[in-house]
Amino acid sequence: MIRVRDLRVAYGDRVVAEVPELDVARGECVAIVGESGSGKSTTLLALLGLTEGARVSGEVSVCGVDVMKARPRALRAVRGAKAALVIQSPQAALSPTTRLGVLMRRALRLHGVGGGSDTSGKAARGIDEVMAQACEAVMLDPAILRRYPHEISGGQAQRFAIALAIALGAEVIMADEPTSALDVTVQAEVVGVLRELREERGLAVLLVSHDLALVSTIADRVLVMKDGVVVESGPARHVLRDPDHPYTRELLEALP
Ligand SMILES: Nc1ncnc2c1ncn2[C@@H]1O[C@H](COP(=O)(O)OP(=O)(O)OP(=O)(O)O)[C@@H](O)[C@H]1O
Repeated sequence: MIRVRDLRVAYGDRVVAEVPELDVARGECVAIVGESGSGKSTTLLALLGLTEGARVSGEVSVCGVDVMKARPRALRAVRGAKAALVIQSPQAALSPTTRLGVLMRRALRLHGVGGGSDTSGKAARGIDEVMAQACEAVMLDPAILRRYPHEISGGQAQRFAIALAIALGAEVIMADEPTSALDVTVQAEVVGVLRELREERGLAVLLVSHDLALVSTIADRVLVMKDGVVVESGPARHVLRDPDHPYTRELLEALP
């Protein structure tokens, strides 16, 4: 689902992320960890061709699309539907005066899901069904679709963002610190949802986090970044229990 080789992102003369190899298969979760400024978010954005003003080189393929060479239309399909970016506080990106259901319906129509731009009763019922199923997939009561963004909690907003991705038929979820703004029990809910989606629906998950405790509960493989460079990578069991690199040991020792 994701294949990266020799990715290099530079702003001006400064190389801020270098990733020699990164693969995420269907149903797999790979985490990129490291302290603030280590290049995690930049790597994620480069995978979607969203690093404006940067010099980017290397090979990046997401859902079969060559991100470095793709035409704008193919790139939009990847960003809008095939690969969903889940960010720390999605509420801020939602229009405050639009109910969640209206917002989701618009997104589905735009992408031609469940009847596309067809506004007949049959198509509307098709969309309703897709929306309800997407909510249920992330353990949200579909009644939430009648609410406004300020009427839901941070954990619900995060799950709504994931539901939107599911409804659009996402194959890949890229999550950038998806639980940092949430308290511990709500964090567990969101991680539970991500875990289930990859196990039950075969979604590929690329998770960016500085929270190693959280990463240990979901990731199959881990990449550790420091100052823009991958210092260690491998199976989560190995990297998080018996790391080779002193920096990874430092990160683990900093855990409460
Ligand atoms: N648009 C930009 N222009 C110039 N430098 C940038 C830009 N975006 C990011 N950087 C620099 O790239 C480096 C890596 O940033 P990045 O956001 O990828 O780190 P991160 O590991 O995700 O950190 P955080 O957890 O704080 O988000 C930082 O030094 C940052 O200042």
